[in-house]
Amino acid sequence: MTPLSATQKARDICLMAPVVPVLVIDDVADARPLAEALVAGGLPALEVTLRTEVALEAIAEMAKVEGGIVGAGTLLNSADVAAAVEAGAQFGVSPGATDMLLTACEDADLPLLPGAASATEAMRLMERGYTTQKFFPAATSGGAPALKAIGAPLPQISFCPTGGISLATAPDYLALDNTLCVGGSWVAPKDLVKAKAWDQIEALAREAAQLSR
Ligand SMILES: O=C(O)C(=O)C[C@H](O)[C@H](O)COP(=O)(O)O
Repeated sequence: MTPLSATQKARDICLMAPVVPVLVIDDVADARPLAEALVAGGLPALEVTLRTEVALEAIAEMAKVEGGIVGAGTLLNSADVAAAVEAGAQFGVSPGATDMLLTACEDADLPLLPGAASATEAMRLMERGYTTQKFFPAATSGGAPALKAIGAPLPQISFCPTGGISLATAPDYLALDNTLCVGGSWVAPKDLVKAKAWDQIEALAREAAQLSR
């Protein structure tokens, strides 16, 4: 897959809803009902971070949920990419970007939303054809004002800011011309997942899905 078509697909995924839930799954039994709640609430694009032992199994379970599209987050190297594809991930997300990771995703036909936190990082990705990027870590990199400032000289790049974003701060990002959607874990808080409070999670998803952009 060329960087151009990968970035186009990443853009389409980002435009599905204003928020991409960032999920850390500890118990694979939670994967399917959690995905069902988020999709029912109006958030179809889901990112499962490869940070727990059951993450790959969780991706495989979530991929069965109708109406959802499941991606793998925290992709760091080619082994992660191979495992994510094998599990059924339909897109990838990474905190930053290396040439090795980009090549691995291109070779595996996995659309990637690569991370950038500065103008130089964003420009390097753009040089290679990636004009849809994750701005990470968003809040500590200057938040919405920083992303707005990056957008002034680089309007060709669109972002999914992620990291430290909440329901309260999401609108600041979503109001920017260069923001397609935001990523965040707040729609699936650990305590609600642990309590299997799927209705409450669906309600959080619905609230997030109604954010305007
Ligand atoms: O592991 C990755 O690849 C990530 O994408 C990290 C996430 O961006 C943050 O975990 C977002 O979490 P919050 O800041 O709680 O919304």
